[in-house]
Amino acid sequence: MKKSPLAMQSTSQTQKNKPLHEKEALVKLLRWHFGHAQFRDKQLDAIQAVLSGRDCFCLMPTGGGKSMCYQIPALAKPGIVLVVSPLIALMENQVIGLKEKGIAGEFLSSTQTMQVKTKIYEDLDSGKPSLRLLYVTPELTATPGFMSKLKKIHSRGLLNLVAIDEAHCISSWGHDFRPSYRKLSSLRNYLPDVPILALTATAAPKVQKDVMESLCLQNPLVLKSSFNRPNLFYEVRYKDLLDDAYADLCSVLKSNGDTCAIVYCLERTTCDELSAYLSAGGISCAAYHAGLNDKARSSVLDDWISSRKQVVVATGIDRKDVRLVCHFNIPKSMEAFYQESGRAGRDQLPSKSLLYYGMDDRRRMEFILSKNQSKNSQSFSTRERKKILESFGEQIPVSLCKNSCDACKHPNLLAKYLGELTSAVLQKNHFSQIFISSQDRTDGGQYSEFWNRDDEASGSEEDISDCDDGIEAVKKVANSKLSTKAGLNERINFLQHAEESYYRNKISDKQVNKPSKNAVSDVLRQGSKEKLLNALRQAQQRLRNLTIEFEASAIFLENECYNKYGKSGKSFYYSQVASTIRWLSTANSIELTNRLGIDTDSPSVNFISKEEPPAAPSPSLEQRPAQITGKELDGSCGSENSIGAFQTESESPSTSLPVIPSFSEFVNRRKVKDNQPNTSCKESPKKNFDKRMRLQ
Ligand SMILES: Nc1ncnc2c1ncn2[C@@H]1O[C@H](COP(=O)(O)OP(=O)(O)OP(=O)(O)O)[C@@H](O)[C@H]1O
Ligand SMILES: [Mg+2]
Repeated sequence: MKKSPLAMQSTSQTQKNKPLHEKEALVKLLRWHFGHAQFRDKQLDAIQAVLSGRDCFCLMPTGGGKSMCYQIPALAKPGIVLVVSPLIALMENQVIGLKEKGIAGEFLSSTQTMQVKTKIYEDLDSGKPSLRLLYVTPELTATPGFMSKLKKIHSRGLLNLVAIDEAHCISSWGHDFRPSYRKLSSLRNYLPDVPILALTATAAPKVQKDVMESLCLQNPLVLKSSFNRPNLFYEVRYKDLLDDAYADLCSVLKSNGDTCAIVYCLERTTCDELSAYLSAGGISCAAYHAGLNDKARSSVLDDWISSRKQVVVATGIDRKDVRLVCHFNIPKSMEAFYQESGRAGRDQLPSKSLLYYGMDDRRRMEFILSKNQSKNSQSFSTRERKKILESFGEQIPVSLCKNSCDACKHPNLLAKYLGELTSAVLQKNHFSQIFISSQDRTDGGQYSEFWNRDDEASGSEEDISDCDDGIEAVKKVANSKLSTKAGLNERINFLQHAEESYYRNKISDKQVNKPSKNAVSDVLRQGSKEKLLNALRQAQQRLRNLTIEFEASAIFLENECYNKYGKSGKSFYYSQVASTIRWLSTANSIELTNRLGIDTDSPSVNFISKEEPPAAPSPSLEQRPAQITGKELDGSCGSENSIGAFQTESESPSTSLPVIPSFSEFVNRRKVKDNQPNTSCKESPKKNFDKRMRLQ
């Protein structure tokens, strides 16, 4: 039933001289339409700002009530509010909720029938639209056709506000970057005097800044609320300590009774499998993800919203009375964890967030907990709430938690689990060194050629939670058997694919100026140099007839790796270092001396063949490692000066050194070699270069 706009009319009749954005009038609207007694926290400030025509950036936690900041303005004035939202499911939910309250809301998306769309457009063109809130996708907003419709509505004075929900999607720094969101930057040009309200629960300062700049907000009112969710209890369960994580989840859900729950998984296949398992276990449950057709999605959403189903196993969904959010895999990032776990208890009632933490998941997704945490079990026990809030830049006292997480509530039990987990991890700690030769395994497991999330192409056109192809690939690699040749090949293929995707995606990254979050630090370079040093010493023992200036050679080789992949990020830099170490373990003396710039006939001072006395350096080698002075050698390999000297030289066209292959090149050569054992398999560096250029 449609509620009359009584509150607005009565306000304007009884308080003729008071502007519509007076607190009293707005509270009346809140009570009349939504039944809430008072505004929360920053809601009123945001509403008053946009009603007075000012831009506003509103940072509130999940469930904080951001929607109200544009829903009330939509009711306070004739005309419409345009809401840009990234998820069709979210738009659908909100529109259903508004209609239940008698508020005229609609959404436009590819899932709507032509009939519905036509009706909406007719209403917009009518000159006196009955619509109050129109939800649209960013893709549609940016089309010229829709923009000109908006201009028309605006020219009649009927466009009151543009609200950008989940505004962090505009930032390539954010965890849910959507390329189509960037097109929203043209809104300001098209509609210069319509206030823009940007809403997000993502608090990273650089994301906030990026959002405000990208949307060209002018002197915006910036509102920030605390991110603490006092009604959420945080708990972590350690998959490695469970006999069967599926069975454990099933019993958790059963012990929670018939309450509404979401189980988040990273992959659609896990959603399907888990949902089938839980259903078989007697739980009222369905899978929900972008792999389902529209009809199936709608039907699951309907069943869940209307409580016909209690549990959804999803990649992204929302309902306000969710009592339990369970992450069956470690989420993509701390922001994703916060947002998704925040779907629990949006009605402010006590609710629970449960994270299943598995070491294999962690190896696949190294972000939610920092690297140190796997090595230092103490840091696992940091209070979840404190850890989450601190990652959003909020400094809070430990006492704020008030036993609302497992770490505070059961510290002894947690310590016991962590002890068990540490020994379990030590027993199976073999995974991250698959391409490091056996002699390098003494390095404490710090380095891996494994996939890094930052190398994934970001952004999905359809749904912020549904871009899981890369993760599928990661899963395949993680599940492949290291011990078999086939398993190893699978991983090699995957890494090659990852590298090729990287080059393919490089252009789009450039277009959005995506900076590397995956930078190669000086400390890391120093570590690599040590490993190369070690490999050089072993090569020298193996070959016996060489005396190598170890330090200079290690710096030289590390510098080559850095020049080649340092700017591309850790993953490929690691690959290159590992490649070099592999190469060092098999190279013969001639290859080694060529590689290091020593002509065996006229060896340099620093690379001395035992069989021949040292001679003066050849002029062509003057800038090679032989030139490094003792002073330079004392310094770190990461120091600007020594690196600078090498960079110039290693790029010099006058030297014709054998090229250490990139990962793809290495794999390609291997493949050719496997297929044609009797023919030369070496691709020319030119061909490889061309190939890489083609991939770009
Ligand atoms: N002033 C209020 N008083 C009481 N309840 C409120 C108030 N404002 C909003 N709510 C309720 O809070 C819940 C969450 O609101 P909303 O969906 O707008 O949150 P949100 O900040 O958009 O969260 P998310 O980041 O998850 O999208 C809803 O059930 C809404 O009705
Ligand atoms: Mg919201």
